[in-house]
Amino acid sequence: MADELKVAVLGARGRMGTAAVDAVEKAEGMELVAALGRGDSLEKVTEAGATHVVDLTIPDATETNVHFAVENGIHCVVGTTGWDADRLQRLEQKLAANDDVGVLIAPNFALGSVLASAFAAKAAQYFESAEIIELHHPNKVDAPSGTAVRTAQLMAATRAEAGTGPSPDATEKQLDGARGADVDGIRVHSVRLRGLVAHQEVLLGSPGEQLTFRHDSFDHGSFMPGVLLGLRTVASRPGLTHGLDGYLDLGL
Ligand SMILES: NC(=O)C1=CN([C@@H]2O[C@H](COP(=O)(O)OP(=O)(O)OC[C@H]3O[C@@H](n4cnc5c(N)ncnc54)[C@H](O)[C@@H]3O)[C@@H](O)[C@H]2O)C=CC1
Ligand SMILES: O=C(O)C1=N[C@H](C(=O)O)C[C@H](O)C1
Repeated sequence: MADELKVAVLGARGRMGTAAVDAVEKAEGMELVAALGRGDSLEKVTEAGATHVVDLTIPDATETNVHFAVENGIHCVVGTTGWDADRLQRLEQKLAANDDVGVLIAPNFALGSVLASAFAAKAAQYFESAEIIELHHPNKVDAPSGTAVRTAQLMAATRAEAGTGPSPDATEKQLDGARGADVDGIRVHSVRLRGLVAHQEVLLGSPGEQLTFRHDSFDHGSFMPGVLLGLRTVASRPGLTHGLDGYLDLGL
């Protein structure tokens, strides 16, 4: 029988952390050895003998947490947002010096969201216009969502590769923010509304037609199969994997 994964959850008292603690405790082949909240020392992770960390904290804390785990030979599954290009580059350097460690940075753990983003990225090259609307609960601290940023980056890359031009837009006068944020040339609009959890629409338009990819997470349970898949896979994938699609065979 394979060794049990010894899992430490960081951000354990948050929305995602609470669900992750429950999921790990119920999962076969895993043992929850530490559950850290804000103010807890990272030493608790090593003292508990963790082999795996799940980071579900805040953008300001996640880089320190992940570097600590990598330096200590602990595999990481990261759902926290804020992993921009500079952070990813520093993490690659850290991993180069610890080359048996695996890290998964997953902007979204929900399978439907991963699929919707992959489909949207594939389709975006064929349409004149491409925009994203992401909709979340009002306690979310960052905007746009990490998922929207990643989706826009993937769409922009396929459009650039195919030679698709910029989305047409004749706007000359606007209130600040009226056209959303510009992520690699894709406009991203953020809605914060009580009652919502995590939702995204990718809108693709060409003369006479529109294609929409919409995904809805109605509760935090939607993210847990992806967290567990990440935990079960990450040790066999040394280095950095960006996006849960890296662990799936989407054939796109
Ligand atoms: N990848 C995915 O599928 C998902 C990612 N997220 C992301 O995960 C992160 C957490 O989201 P939520 O759980 O909704 O936030 P939350 O605010 O409910 O939870 C964050 C928790 O982290 C704690 N914390 C802050 N600094 C810490 C530190 N240094 N060590 C340990 N704990 C610390 C906070 O006290 C809080 O309890 C966000 O960046 C969010 O965007 C959220 C949902 C799904
Ligand atoms: O904060 C959230 O809730 C979510 N955060 C992630 C993001 O920013 O994309 C994933 C999901 O959208 C929920």
